[in-house]
Amino acid sequence: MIIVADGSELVLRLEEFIVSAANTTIAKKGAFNLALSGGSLVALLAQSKLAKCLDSDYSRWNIFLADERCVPVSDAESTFGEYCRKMKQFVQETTFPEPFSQGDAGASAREYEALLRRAGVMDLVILGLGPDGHTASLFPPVTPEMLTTENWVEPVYNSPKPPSTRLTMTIPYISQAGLISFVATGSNKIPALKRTSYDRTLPPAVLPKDRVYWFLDGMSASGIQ
Ligand SMILES: O=C1O[C@H](COP(=O)(O)O)[C@@H](O)[C@H](O)[C@H]1O
Repeated sequence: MIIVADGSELVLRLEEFIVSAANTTIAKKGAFNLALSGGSLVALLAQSKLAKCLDSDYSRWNIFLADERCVPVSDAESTFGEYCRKMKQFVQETTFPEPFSQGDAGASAREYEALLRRAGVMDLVILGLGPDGHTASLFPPVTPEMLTTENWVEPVYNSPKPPSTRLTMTIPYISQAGLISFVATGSNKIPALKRTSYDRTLPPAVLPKDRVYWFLDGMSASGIQ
C-alpha cells in the first residue's frame, strides 16, 4: 500500500509505477497493455508526465479502458472523450481504441472483447474506487455470475451511478492482469476503503490480493490508519 501526503505526490508515485511497469514489460515482450479507468483518475493522470509522453516508447503502449460509459464521445461523461480532451498527446502517441462509439451496448461489448482477445491479458490495470465500493463499472453486490463469467467485457444496463448504460471489463478478466492498482483520493472513499478489506460483496475485495497495489492520499488513508 502506497500512502502519500497529497494529490501531487500521488501523481508522481503513480507515474513512476506505471512507467516502470511499462519499460520492464516492453523490454521483456515488446509491448505494454495498460487498462485505465475513468472518473477522478483522468484528471490525476493528466497532471503526470504520461500526458507529455516522456520516459518511455509510447508507440509500444496499448491502452484500453477498464470501463466506459455508453454516451457520445462529445459528452463530458465519456471516459474516452475525457482522455482525448485532457491527454491528447498520450491518446495520439499510444494505441488507444475507442471502446464504444454508438448504438447497442451488448454489440459494443462483444466488439471490445474481440479486440481484447487479440491483445491478450493486461500487464497493468489501474482502477478507481467509488464511494459505494464499485470499481470500473462493477457495482456491488458481487454476484456468483460476476465471479464465474467467461466473458472479458460485459454490458451494464442498470448502473446505479449515471450514466446507466456502460461497458466493463469483468472480474475474471481483470484478475488475470500482471499487476492491478487502485487509486483512491479524498475522505469520501474512507468507508468503502475500510470495507474492501473484509466485505466480499465489494468488487475490489475479490481481486487477487498478491498483485494489487493501493495508491492512497492522506485523506483517504486517514480512515484506515
Ligand atoms: O463511474 C466510474 O467511477 C469509478 C470511480 O470514479 P471516481 O471518480 O470516484 O474515482 C471509476 O473508476 C470508473 O472508471 C468510472 O466509470
